[in-house]
Amino acid sequence: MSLEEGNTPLIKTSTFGGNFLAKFEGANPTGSFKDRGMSVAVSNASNLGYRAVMAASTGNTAASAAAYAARAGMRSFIILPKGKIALGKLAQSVLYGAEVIEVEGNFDEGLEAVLNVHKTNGTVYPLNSFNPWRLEGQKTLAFEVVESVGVPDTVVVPVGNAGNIYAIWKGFVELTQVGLTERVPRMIGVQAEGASPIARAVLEGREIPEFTESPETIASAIRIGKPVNWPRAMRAIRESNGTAVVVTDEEILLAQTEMARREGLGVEPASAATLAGYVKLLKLGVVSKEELVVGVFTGHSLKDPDSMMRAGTRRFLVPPSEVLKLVEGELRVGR
Ligand SMILES: Cc1ncc(COP(=O)(O)O)c(/C=C/C(=O)C(=O)O)c1O
Repeated sequence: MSLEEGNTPLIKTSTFGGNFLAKFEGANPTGSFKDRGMSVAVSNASNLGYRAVMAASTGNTAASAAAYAARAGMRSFIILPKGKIALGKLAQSVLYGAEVIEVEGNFDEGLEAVLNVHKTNGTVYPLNSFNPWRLEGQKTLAFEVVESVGVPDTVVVPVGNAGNIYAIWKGFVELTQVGLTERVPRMIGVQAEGASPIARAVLEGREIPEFTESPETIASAIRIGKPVNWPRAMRAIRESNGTAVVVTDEEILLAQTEMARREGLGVEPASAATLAGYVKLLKLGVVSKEELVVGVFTGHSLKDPDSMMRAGTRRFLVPPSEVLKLVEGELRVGR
């Protein structure tokens, strides 16, 4: 079950000071990296004869699950934390015809509900990223990066439920195992300050993260306090000699605007965390300007119109006859 996902652009940036390439996952069919894994997982569900799938989500998993379920002629049950989903992602789930179940609570509680249905009912195929087929699809990003530029020194990935950083690392490891490459890049995870159990554990040298009961961040996609894949993510970071970095909501929103206005790339807040993280890693000297760094930009800006409007810009309301005067006036004052 494919929508021609993957093969996303790897775009050179020139305004952030280093050798920084943007892997633009917003170019996937539903606008996020989730499509890579959904194609594989929904294909597997179909092969096994399932007629319905389900997923708890902060939005992008929902949109992608709904699309690939539709592609496969299956029903999809999406469990969302009520009122906490970016409009674009909710709208996609509605358009693709998912059965949208909003729960009073956060993503982590929604995921508990999915696990409960899976254990007791068994006829609805679970698509969250504890499902290994999701990660088998998501690892293909590593293959594409190597095809384009070889093995980078470092890969920066925003971390929520923590499947993606592990999947990408797995892809790089498998390339060494078959002898196509000689090494694996450092994996660096970025988390938002109010939802950073893994990053804090890595930075404080703890093996086990302390879960965040009430995660909070403007980057709603990574507003996750109990990452289901935390052991896998910690392993990927440890075994690649990587690390983690924590960024504030303010740094995320600034990065979102900077990426759009200086490079022309529109990414949603959780995705902009990658740039916020890279800038901070340069400042901290964890990453050098010389090394080749690939930033994974995980979701398109269209997913979250509210965050785009928050960026603000110069807006005018004039009669058509006044446009010339306005433009000439603006040209005189400069931007
Ligand atoms: C744009 C964006 N960037 C980064 C992440 C974090 O990836 P993981 O660390 O693999 O979870 C997500 C995750 C979203 C969901 O978990 C969901 O949609 O339910 C995302 O949508």
